[in-house]
Amino acid sequence: MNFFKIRSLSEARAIIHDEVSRLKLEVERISIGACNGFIACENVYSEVDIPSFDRSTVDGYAVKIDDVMGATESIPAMLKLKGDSVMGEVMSETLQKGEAIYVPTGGMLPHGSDGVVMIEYSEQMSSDLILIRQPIAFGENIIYHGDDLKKEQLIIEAGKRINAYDMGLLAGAGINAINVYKKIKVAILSTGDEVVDCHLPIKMGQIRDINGYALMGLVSELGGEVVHKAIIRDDMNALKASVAESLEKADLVLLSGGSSVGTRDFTHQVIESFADGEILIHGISIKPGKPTIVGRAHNKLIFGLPGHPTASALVFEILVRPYMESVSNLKMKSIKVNAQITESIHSASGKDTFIMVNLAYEDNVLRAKPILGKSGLISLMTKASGYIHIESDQEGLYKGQDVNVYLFKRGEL
Ligand SMILES: Nc1nc2c(c(=O)[nH]1)N[C@H]1C(S)=C(S)[C@@H](COP(=O)(O)OP(=O)(O)OC[C@H]3O[C@@H](n4cnc5c(N)ncnc54)[C@H](O)[C@@H]3O)O[C@H]1N2
Ligand code: MOO
Repeated sequence: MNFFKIRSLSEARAIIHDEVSRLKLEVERISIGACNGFIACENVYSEVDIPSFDRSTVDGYAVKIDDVMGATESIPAMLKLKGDSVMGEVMSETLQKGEAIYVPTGGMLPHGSDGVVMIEYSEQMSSDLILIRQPIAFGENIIYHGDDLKKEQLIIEAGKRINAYDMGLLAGAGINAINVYKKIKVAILSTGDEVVDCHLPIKMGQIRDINGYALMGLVSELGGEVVHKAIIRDDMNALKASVAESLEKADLVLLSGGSSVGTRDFTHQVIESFADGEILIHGISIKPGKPTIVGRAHNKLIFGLPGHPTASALVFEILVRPYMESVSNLKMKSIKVNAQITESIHSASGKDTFIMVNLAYEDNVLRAKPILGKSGLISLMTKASGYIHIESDQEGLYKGQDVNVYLFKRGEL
């Protein structure tokens, strides 16, 4: 078998980016109760002001602020009580000078009022007389129409991953369905004679399928749908059959293990065995993750991720994630924070090196503590807040140096 034609990280990223346009996600209309986690494929604007009327935020009396200016406990303002605003109903009265109208929390304000005094600062003297014992400022305790959302304002931008609050705002605007991209369908194949699913008994020398489940989590975090998951033994025919099945069911195939050049590493051969199979990348000058394979068959990308769990997860972060984000036009940003590295780190020049770090404040300074260990350990990932990227032309980092930490937590535009 050929050894790797090693690519630089930037070459690899460019090759993968060129593949993005091959995958066109279909669009579907989905009710807002079911849209959490989907990615909006078009801008959604409000057709109304929310709220559509001026409303009180407290139980109290709608007044003209000039009428209660200077009111105190001992010298209250005396106002004529003109009536009540009723929840859910139109209030058509106009408040005149020297008048007050009772408004419950959320009730519609009368025209002409410019503040609401809370009920506890009032005393009703008779059916039409009220004392107010506190002054208020202009607009106090009022939500004006359009404060939450104005007519024609953007509610959801195309490429936004819809979250719970978006669902609430859409509902508030009376929008009950929106157009989203269908989820990217992903197949996850864990290869290796030694790999056993987590519910089965395990023998000495075997290991559990860590990568399959970690990748499932990463895919669903990104709004993808795992349509097929399997563990495949190191056998060329079994792997070919499983990849063929995956290409039928999914838009994207993720394999873990078998990416290196050992006698039982078949990923490369399997991709090439399809009539239209093509290896785009085999080997990237990154650490961890050097033996990564990227290929294509049936017009779909196949990522052969390294078997070592941290290498597989990291390669997902730096290559698969950007691919999935671009395909669905997802406007997500990797959040990076600046921190001081707590120890010197050597890195091999000529390779882009990724180090997991844990963030903590020490003496009010954010410090990044490297989590050192072999890439075969998944616990490196669970302990880490994020990673630092030492570029290929850097020799390493010295203790106390400022570094960018890319957080595993994502933000959205
Ligand atoms: N001669 C060379 N050997 C290796 C090189 C190299 O450049 N030359 N690269 C090393 C690096 S770096 C990595 S990473 C691994 C990648 O190996 P493979 O992708 O071929 O993966 P396997 O050999 O199948 O497995 C490696 C390791 O990971 C464990 N593994 C595999 N799948 C899973 C899973 N689903 N869950 C948990 N752990 C898994 C497997 O048992 C092995 O221990 O190659 C090096 N070798
Ligand atoms: O990808 Mo390998 O884990 O660099 O060790």
